[in-house]
Parts: sequence; structure tokens; C-alpha cells
Amino acid sequence: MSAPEGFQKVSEEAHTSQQIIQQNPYGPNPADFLSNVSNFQLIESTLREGEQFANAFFSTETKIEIAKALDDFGVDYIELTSPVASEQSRRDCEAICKLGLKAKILTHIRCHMDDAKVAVETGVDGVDVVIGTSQFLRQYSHGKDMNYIAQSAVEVIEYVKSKGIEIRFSSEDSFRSDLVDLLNIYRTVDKIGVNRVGIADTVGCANPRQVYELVRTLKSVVNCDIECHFHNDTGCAIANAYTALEGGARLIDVSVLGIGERNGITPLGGLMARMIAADRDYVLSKYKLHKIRDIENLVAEAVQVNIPFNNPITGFCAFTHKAGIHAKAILANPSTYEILSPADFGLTRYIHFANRLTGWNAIKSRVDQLNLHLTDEQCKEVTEKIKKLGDVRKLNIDDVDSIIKDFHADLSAPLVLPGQTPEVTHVVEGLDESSSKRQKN
Ligand SMILES: CC(=O)SCCNC(=O)CCNC(=O)[C@H](O)C(C)(C)COP(=O)(O)OP(=O)(O)OC[C@H]1O[C@@H](n2cnc3c(N)ncnc32)[C@H](O)[C@@H]1OP(=O)(O)O
Ligand SMILES: O=C(O)CCC(=O)C(=O)O
Ligand SMILES: [Zn+2]
Repeated sequence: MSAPEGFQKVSEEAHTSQQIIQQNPYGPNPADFLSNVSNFQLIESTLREGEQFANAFFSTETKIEIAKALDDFGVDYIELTSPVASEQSRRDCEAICKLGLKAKILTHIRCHMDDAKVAVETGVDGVDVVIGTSQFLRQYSHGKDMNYIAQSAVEVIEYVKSKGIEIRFSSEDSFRSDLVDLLNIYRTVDKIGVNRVGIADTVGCANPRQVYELVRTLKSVVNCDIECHFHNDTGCAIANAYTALEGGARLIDVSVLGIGERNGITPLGGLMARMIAADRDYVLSKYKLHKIRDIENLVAEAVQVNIPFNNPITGFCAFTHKAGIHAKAILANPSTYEILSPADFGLTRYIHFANRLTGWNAIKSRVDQLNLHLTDEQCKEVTEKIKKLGDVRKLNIDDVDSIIKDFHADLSAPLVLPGQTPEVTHVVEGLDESSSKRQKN
């Protein structure tokens, strides 16, 4: 693996924010007495919501590969496309149910007996039922009023329950629905023993404060668990998911890279980043975070997209530090500029030192890596030379190494004084092949 331009791998050290800050300020707020931040579950919907992404086509083999990878990662539920969508969708649903995965398998249907009858025959562990409750959807999607919705919900729920299968009822477009209508329907379905109720921000209009309020209100009305589903049209999908958990929701719908209708929903990786900052022990005890990169690559490949350069955790530069001030502090203690530790995800941090924003501390670290000996003053001098060239053009590692080596050669001092071999604490290595390849694509 060759080193990409200007990057230097930095050794992992056991510095965590917790060493400096004993109590995690990013953890659950004790005032949120209903919080499930330390007790949440994932409903992974790449194979349902994700299939609604414009670029998605999953063959049976790909679906199985994705389902197995998600199961290995540790998701609690895997949600699959409705078996009434197509004959192959039904067969795929049956095939995934037969895999014997640890995760519970769900399928997602309309609130209609025709769909429910097909769903329960597939072998799923549970059925997620949804129906639009907002004025928009009642008028322009299915055309049904709240009385009809309540009646069909009760019929479908009782039928699915009679088959010994988990059942969730969700209102589509919850945040544009009338609150009294919502609470009434949720109370009705809770009374007849639904396993979960779902809130869905179908158009991505909700903000975290609205989410918190709705979840808290709903929590006072139902006894069952609350699941939440957030679209990302206005960029709030991760924040809304976190706030929902603070308010007392227990389950969050996610998909790999957030793929779904339009620009998608809460991404699995992004939510993991948020949650590990809040409760590292819980997240590490449940989910194999070092698998995230492979899972994202698998799905990115399947739907023919690149991993976004600024993706949480796996983005090209998610753990790369460039400016001299940052590099100095990172070399002393990574927690200075990292809330997440790359090692938790099986990843590496880098210092990008081949640029004019670099500082002598970063260059000194590179000098050490090259097994050369320069005094601090000499490191400062050579840094000035690097900055001068960096003002003229984009630099790469070879440029910097040549400047350092030439500077060193010009000095009369021996390369390494006998008995003073500097300890090599950093290894030069490139970014992982896949992320650098993707970035170039
Ligand atoms: C917000 C979400 O993401 S919800 C999940 C979306 N998932 C899907 O749509 C799964 C893929 N969909 C499909 O394959 C098809 O849409 C099918 C098989 C479900 C239905 O196909 P069609 O019968 O051809 O209907 P079409 O897709 O044109 O319209 C949707 C129909 O479902 C009805 N409908 C929509 N939502 C619901 C609901 N939640 N509960 C009951 N009926 C509903 C509509 O009234 C409409 O029926 P109509 O035109 O016969 O009156
Ligand atoms: O079933 C749900 O809770 C969500 C359905 C959905 O995808 C949405 O409303 O955006
Ligand atoms: Zn959705």
C-alpha cells in the first residue's frame, strides 16, 4: 500500500476524552429520565427503505450478502421490502427468513389485510404496518379517514398477532398529522397489544425539538416501545434520531449510508458515530463497529455510489488532521481534536503534513519517522523551507521528504549519533486502498 500525498499514519494511544473529563458530557442527560440513549435498538432498513433509493437494485444474492453482513454487525432487526411489491420480493423475503440469522426479520406493508395475509406467510418474525395519517396523505395517497384507518389497523394488528408474529403500527408523515388524531390511533393500537408504535418523519421536516416533544407526549400515552424513522431532507436525520432516544423512543430505523427515498434516512454509520460519543460501552458491547467500513463498501458498490468524502467515520478524511496547530496537539493527545477514536472502528488516524499549513511539530514527527536527527531549531528551519514550496504548489510526501533529507545532508552532523537511535513511533502508510480509490473515482 503506497502512502497518498501528504499523509502520515499516527500511532494509536490510549488517550480518551474520559481520561481528562471523567463524566461524559455527551452521554445521556440525567434530566431525560425516559432516555433510551443507553438502551437503544436498530431496525436496519437497507433492504426496505434502502431499496427505495433511486439507484438501488438488489439481486437475491446481494440481499443475502447484505443481510448476513448486517446480522454479523449486530443489528437487532432487518426490515425487508413488502412481499406484495413483486413476486421476487416475496421470494427474497422467504429466502432471508430461512437464513437463520440472529437479527429478527421484518417486512413492511400497507395497512391492509391483503398485504398482511401475504406477509405472515413469508416466515418473518414481525410485520411493520404503516399508513399515512397527515391530511396530505389521507387526501392524495389512500383517501381514507381516521375512522377507517383505525378500523383497518385493528383488523390487521389482530390478524398478525393471531399468527404469533410481532407487529408494529406506524403513522406515515407523523409530523404533519393532527396530534389528537395521532394520539388516538396510537392509544387504540397500544390497547390491543401492538409490540411497537412508529413515528415517521416521512418528508424530513421535523427538527430535534419537535421530535423530543412528540416522543415525550406519545410516551405518556402508550405502554409499548416507540420506534422512529427520520428522513434527511433538511439534514436532521441523525440529530432527530438521537433526540428521539433522549425523549424515550427505543428503536431507530437506519440504512447503510442512509440510502432511501430521495436523499434517504438516518445512516447506520452516522448514528453509530453519534451513539458511541454518548455511550461507548453500550455501543461497543452490541455492535461490531470495525465492520462498518466493509458494510458501507458493500452497499456503495451494490448501488453504485461513492462513500461521501465527509461521511462520519469512513469519510476519506474523517481521521486526518492537517493544520499545524491541530497536528501538534493530536501528536500529544488525540483527544484534543477527536471525539471518536479511529481504533474503535478498526481505522487509522493520519497527519497531513505536506502542505503550507503544517507546523514544525508535525515536521519533527516526520523527521523522527525518517530516522533522522534534527534539533528543534533545525526542524523549524526546515519547516520554513517546506512552507515556501507549499506556497508555490501542492506538495506530496516525497517533496517534503526530499526537503528534509537535503537539509539534513547539508548539515555536517552525522545522520544518527551512535547509541541515539530515535525510537520510531509512527509508521508511514497510506490511507486504506478502498477509501483512497473511492475518493479518486
Ligand atoms: C413512506 C414509505 O416509504 S411507505 C413504503 C413504500 N413502499 C412501497 O411502496 C413498496 C413498493 N410498492 C409497490 O410495489 C406498489 O406500490 C404496491 C404493490 C404496494 C401497490 O401497487 P399498486 O396497487 O399498483 O398501487 P400504487 O402503487 O399505484 O398506489 C398505491 C396504492 O396503495 C394505497 N395505499 C397507499 N398507502 C397505503 C397504506 N399505508 N395502507 C393501505 N393502502 C395504501 C393507495 O391508495 C393506492 O391504492 P389505489 O391506487 O389502488 O387506490
Ligand atoms: O413505516 C414507517 O415507520 C416509515 C415508513 C417510511 O418509510 C416513511 O414514512 O418514510
Ligand atoms: Zn422512509
